[in-house]
Amino acid sequence: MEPRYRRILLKLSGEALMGERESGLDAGPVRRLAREIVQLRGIGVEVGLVIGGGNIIRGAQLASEGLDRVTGDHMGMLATVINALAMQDAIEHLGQPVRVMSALKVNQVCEDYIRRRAVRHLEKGRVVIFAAGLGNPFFTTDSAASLRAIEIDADLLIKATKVDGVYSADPFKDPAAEKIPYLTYDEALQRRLAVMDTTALVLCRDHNLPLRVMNVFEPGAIMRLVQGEDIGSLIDTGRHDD
Ligand SMILES: Nc1ncnc2c1ncn2[C@@H]1O[C@H](COP(=O)(O)OP(=O)(O)O)[C@@H](O)[C@H]1O
Ligand SMILES: O=c1ccn([C@@H]2O[C@H](COP(=O)(O)OP(=O)(O)O)[C@@H](O)[C@H]2O)c(=O)[nH]1
Repeated sequence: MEPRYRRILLKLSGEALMGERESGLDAGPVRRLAREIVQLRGIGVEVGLVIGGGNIIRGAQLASEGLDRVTGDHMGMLATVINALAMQDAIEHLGQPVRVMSALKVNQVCEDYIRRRAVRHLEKGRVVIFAAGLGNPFFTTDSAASLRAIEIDADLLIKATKVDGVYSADPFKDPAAEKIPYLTYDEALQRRLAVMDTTALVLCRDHNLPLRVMNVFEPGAIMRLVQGEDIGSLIDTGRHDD
């Protein structure tokens, strides 16, 4: 089946890589997600990836325990590099060319992020994993995913996370929360629906980039979404005339 999108940016929650563990990496889910990404290449979709670091370190959490916030964020960004290297290895094992590009300079372990090189990799059919977030503290990998998606001119940003869409309230805290299949960025911002941070939502809105929020734990769902199935929740600007 033909893909609906030419180029996507897929943001995977770090916690998707930890399986049944309490933290860290588990080979099982890393391999499963790698297979799904390679299948996307198989139908011709160009894939940029951002992987969070929440399975290893979150800077804000370390800060709440007394560590300097900036140091904590540096550690969190390095955690995303670790996840990126694990995913690179799993994708490569399946025979799919892949590159990790980091916003922090760790160029003995992966390439530095250079936008034009990233686009070239994608054009050549390589999967590109954008590591180390934006390279700055006080940001999240969601913001990095939005910015990279805009930079590489992706058709769609997919946030694959622990919930299967945007809800009227955090479904982990409010069991009465209801799923919202479609909403605009302005609605998400006004209602403070915290499924994605404000910086990321504003970037997507201002650059007219549609976003899908979906469950990362549902096997095969990313492929079905890319083939046009109405999965998760869709957020866009509401401007459908251009
Ligand atoms: N309105 C909402 N709808 C859906 N999820 C929400 C909402 N508000 C808060 N959340 C929370 O946002 C989480 C996803 O964001 P985040 O914790 O940053 O995940 P990730 O690790 O994928 O970046 C969900 O697991 C959910 O608990
Ligand atoms: O541009 C960025 C991206 C990430 N981080 C740090 O890296 C951690 C891991 O990223 P995130 O929490 O977004 O991971 P996810 O929740 O998606 O697994 C964050 O908590 C921050 O400490 C950062 O400082 N700047």
